[in-house]
Order: sequence, then structure tokens, then C-alpha cells
Amino acid sequence: MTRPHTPTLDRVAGPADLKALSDADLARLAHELRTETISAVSETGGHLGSSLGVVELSVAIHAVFNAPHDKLVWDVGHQCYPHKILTHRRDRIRTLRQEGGLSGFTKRSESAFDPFGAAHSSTSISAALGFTVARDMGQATGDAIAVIGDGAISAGMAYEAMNNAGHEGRRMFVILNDNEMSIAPPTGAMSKYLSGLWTDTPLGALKDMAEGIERALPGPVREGARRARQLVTGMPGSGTLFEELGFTYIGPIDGHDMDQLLGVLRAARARATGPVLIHAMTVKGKGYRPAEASADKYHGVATFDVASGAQKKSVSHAPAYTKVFGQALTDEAARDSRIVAITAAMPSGTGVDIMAKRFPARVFDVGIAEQHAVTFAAGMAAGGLRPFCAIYSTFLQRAYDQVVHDVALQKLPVRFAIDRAGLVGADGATHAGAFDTAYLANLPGFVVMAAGDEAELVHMVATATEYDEGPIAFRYPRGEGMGVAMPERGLPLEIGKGRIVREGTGVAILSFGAHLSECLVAADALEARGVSATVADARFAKPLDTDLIAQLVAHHGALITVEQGAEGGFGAQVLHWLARTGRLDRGLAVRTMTLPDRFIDHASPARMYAEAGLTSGDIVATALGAMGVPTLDSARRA
Ligand SMILES: Cc1ncc(C[n+]2csc(CCOP(=O)(O)OP(=O)(O)O)c2C)c(N)n1
Ligand SMILES: CC(=O)[C@@H](O)[C@H](O)COP(=O)(O)O
Ligand SMILES: [Mg+2]
Repeated sequence: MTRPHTPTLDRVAGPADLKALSDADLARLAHELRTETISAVSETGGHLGSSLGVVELSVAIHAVFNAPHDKLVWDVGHQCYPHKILTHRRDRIRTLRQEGGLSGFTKRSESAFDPFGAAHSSTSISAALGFTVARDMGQATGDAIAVIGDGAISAGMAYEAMNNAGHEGRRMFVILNDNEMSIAPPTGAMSKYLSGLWTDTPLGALKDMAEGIERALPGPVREGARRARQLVTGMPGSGTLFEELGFTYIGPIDGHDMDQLLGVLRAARARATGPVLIHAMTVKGKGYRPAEASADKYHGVATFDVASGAQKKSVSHAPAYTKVFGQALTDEAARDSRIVAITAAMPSGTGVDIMAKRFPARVFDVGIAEQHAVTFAAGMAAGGLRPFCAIYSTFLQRAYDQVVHDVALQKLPVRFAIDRAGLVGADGATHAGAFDTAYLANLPGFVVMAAGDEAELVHMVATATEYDEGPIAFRYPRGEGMGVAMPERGLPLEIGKGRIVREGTGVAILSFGAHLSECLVAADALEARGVSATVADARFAKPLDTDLIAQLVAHHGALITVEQGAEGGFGAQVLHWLARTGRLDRGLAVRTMTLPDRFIDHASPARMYAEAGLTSGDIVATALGAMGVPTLDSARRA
């Protein structure tokens, strides 16, 4: 009688269960884990390709190391779905990226198996070194293992960390997950170098090495072996870059071959005395044909049909801001050969791929290197070009000193196209574009704009093109515009001038950015309550349209500012000006509506804005409150 087959995955609640499995069972487990990951992401959407590439790695690491005592740090964390399934979260994996569900990244508050949260790249080696020092200073923590991708290792921070780790010489592990892909095909000399290691090095020789033979050899022989290996790696006179930095380099190995992975990790764990870098070659989207066959390897997908791989298309009513920007930039570039664009590994995310199709030599993908991108743009501006530095709001945070020191202080005309302003949805708090208005509008000489709709965005691209006096930024959100009529071509706006969108008499709503549509809905609702509302689009947080604001406060009972950003941004600029000019002393009713002073967890953007208190209903309630009109809520509170 044959016993019914119990899938190996069903016998695994957590990593401890992996220790009882044979190597053959672990290989079977990886197969089932891949199927489970595909099935879950087909229902939730998410970063599928990266997760499929690390299925075997996830199983092998958890089989060999002892998390959560050992600290496993996934760089970016977008590839952690198999890890989540293996670490007591399988029952919730179909809530991934949904409101109230699992995060799409590693998150300390979610599990002890996520010892260090991420979502922005290239932090893992620094964090792992921190855990290592904590262990060496007597804290109850084990080995630290950083898993970093070939895209993420293009960032300066990874080298700062390796430089430090090599100097410290402490036992720690870095696994380079090299799938020869970032979101787009990776660019740069480092990427070429890594590919060279793979193509020039026979696997067999390296497997022996991984088993620790070289390390176990007596000194003189070990040196001979090392020299021989240097010949094999095609680096006469030197070791790999990683060895030069003080790491023991093992690889490249096949990151989908469970025997190799287990053998190498066990050997490294048994023998390592200092920092070790294991170079694993993987395939993004591995084991799911539609993913492997697609250009982006299913980096980030909507929900999809497992059999065909067909992703659910969103029904779009208006062009996406990103596309509008990409097209407007390309149109400007066609008229002005000084225009260049810079992206930090996000050509399609930022829309500069549209310009790259037409003017490939004028679009620069610098890899995940936001700091360099900004200073590179500053140099281009100083050299007489008209650079557009297109970076998501959240990632520009990383380049703040470059924005201040290299751009603002030198008054260089770098144009910052800031996509993903405001709350972005499923990527959650780590990707919220919350702070840019605050951190740019406080810089002397910066012009800071926000697009009220997609037509305004076209005008802002034209404005930025023409503006050579200093740095200028314009922000716009993820997703579709409002479906407004689009201009034939962008017309430069007068710097520091807003516009009245709807005239009223009672309350003035001053919008900065894409919440303009909510403000207009709120104005309709106020009208229905007998309160007439003016809606103005400020366009500029800096310089402020002080004539417009003076008019609004002079002729309305209350002023409400609304923005898709944190405290300290547009509303604060308005308040500073009102206070400086003594207007606040005159009993002016003014309210600032911003994101609240807390991080907002992932959900749909609409639900996140509701959580933030920034719906049209919230604007109505705030306006009525400022006007002293009793509301249901105030009645209840009383
Ligand atoms: C600082 C920062 N810049 C940009 C991104 C956007 N981003 C997320 S994943 C990714 C590519 C990462 O490539 P790699 O590390 O090779 O991982 P893979 O997806 O190939 O597994 C990029 C550019 C980010 N998360 N953080
Ligand atoms: C992990 C990461 O940082 C990116 O993949 C990000 O999720 C892309 O976001 P968009 O979908 O908004 O381009
Ligand atoms: Mg990669």
C-alpha cells in the first residue's frame, strides 16, 4: 500500500524543521516553495522575479544557519517571499502587500526572522557588520549573513560597508546574488566585472575551493593555490576585487544547484574566520517560464493567471504621470540638445526610457547610485548642459547632502523630476514620497513646484527647461492623472505664481500638488453644505505666490492648505510667511493639512490617504471646523 504523499513544505513551519530534512528533501522543498510563491503572488501581485531567483538560496541558508539567532539580512528585501513562507508566515503569505497583511519587504515589527528592515537598497552589508560587532561585543546574536543583488551592489554604500568589513576582518558572510539584472538590465563597469568572473571561471575548480581546501592548506601551498586561482579568474597579479577588500571570495557558484549551495554554505560556516563573500549566479524569475521570458523578468507584477502568466491590466482613464513626464521631456529634448536625463537604475519607473528610445546618448542610467546621480547632474549643469535628474521622492532622500552641497550651494541649475510624490500604495511606508517638499523648500535658492494635474506637469517640464538661475524641482504622484485636456506643448510658468481654479467666497482651499482633485471634490461638498469655497493651485512651495495668499486670506473666512507630503513642507512655508508678515496676529483661521507625523502602512493609496486624514471628507470637516460651522463630529464630541 502506498502512503499518501505529504508535501515537504507542509512539514515545515519554520527553519528549525529544515534541520531534519535530507539534502534530497531540501531540493524537493525548494521545488514546492517555488510553486507556492508563484501561486501566492498570482493572487497578491508583487516582486515575483527576484523572489523566484532566491528560492534555493533561501532554503539553503535556513538549512545551514540558525535564524533568528543568526541574522539574515536581505538587501532591498523585495526577494524575501520564500523566506517569509519558510519563517512561520506561510499562513499569511496571501495577504502580502494587502492592507493589514504582510509587508512586501522585510520588517522588524513583523517577525524575529526579519532582524533588519529594508526596501531601499544596498544597506545589508552595513547592517550585517553592525550585528557582527554586536556579537563580538558580547550580545546574544550569532552569525550575520547579508544577501545582496548585483544591482544593489552597484551603490556606494555597499563599498563603504565592504571597505569597513574588510578592515574589521570579523567573521561574517555576504552572499552576492548575481542574476545579471537590476530592475532593468544592469549598467556599469562593476556589472561587467561580475559577469567576467562568471564567464572566466570554471565551476569545478571553484567548488573545490568552496569546500575549504585552499584555506586548509599549509601556508606556502595555500599561496600557490591562491595564485593559481588568480590565473583562473583572469586577474593576473591580483585577486578579485572582493579579496582586495579583505574578503575570502568563493565562487561563482550555481545558486540553483542545491548540492553546491549546501556544500559551500556548510564549508564557509565551518571554516570562516573573517569576512567571506559567496558569489552565487542565479536567474531572475527562475522556474516560471513567463517570468524568465519577459524583459523585466517579472520584477514587479500585478495579479496574474498562473497558467498563462497574463497580468491583470488596470483600466486606465488618463495617462500616467510618469509617461506624461517622459513624453514631455522627450519633446523638450527634441528642441534643445543641451537636455540630458539621469536615472539611478529606474529608466522605466521614471519614464526616461521614453527619451532613451529617441536620444539614447543623452540618457544616463548610473545604476543604484542616487548620490552620484545628483553630483553627476551638478557637474553636467556646471558644464553647460540642462540636466533632468529623475529620481523617486523616497530615493532622493539618500542624496540629500549632494542636493545641498553640490547643487544648492553652488546654485546649479539641476532639474529634479520627483516621481512617486505622496503615498504610493502596496510598497508602503518605505516608498512614501513624504519629505521632499520639506527638505527642498528649506534650501536657499531652490524653486519647488508640484503638479496639480498632468497638464500642469507638462508646463512644469517646460518651466524647468527654461530656468537656468538655479536648482528647480517638480513633484508628481504615482499613477494616473485626472484626465484633463493636454496642451500641445508645455508653456513655461511664471516662477512663483499660482492660479485660482475655482472661485468662491467663504473658505479658501490652497492646494499644492495632485491633491487638487480632492480639493475640488471637497469644494463641491462644501457648496452643498452652504459654504462657498475658492480652490487655488499654489504650483510653487518656493517661491510662494504671496500675492495670491494675501488675496485669499483677505477675502475668505479661513485658509486651508492641502498637500501630499509631511509636516514641514508647503503648509509650513505658508505659515512662516503669514507669521513673518504679522497676519497670524490678526486672528486668521488657518489650517495645514499634511501627512500625519507617523509612517503609514501599506494599503491602496486611497486607503492610505484615508488613514492619513487627507480625504475630501477630511478637507470638508477641516474647512467647516475652521469656519466655526458645527459638524456631526463636533456635535458628537460635544
Ligand atoms: C536606494 C534605492 N534605489 C532604487 C531602488 C529601486 N530598486 C528596487 S530593487 C532594484 C533592483 C535591484 O537589483 P538587484 O539588487 O540585482 O536585485 P534583483 O531584483 O535582481 O533580485 C531597484 C533599482 C531601491 N529599492 N532603493
Ligand atoms: C523594490 C523597489 O524599490 C521597486 O521595485 C519599487 O517597488 C518600484 O516601485 P514602482 O512600482 O512604483 O515603480
Ligand atoms: Mg539582480
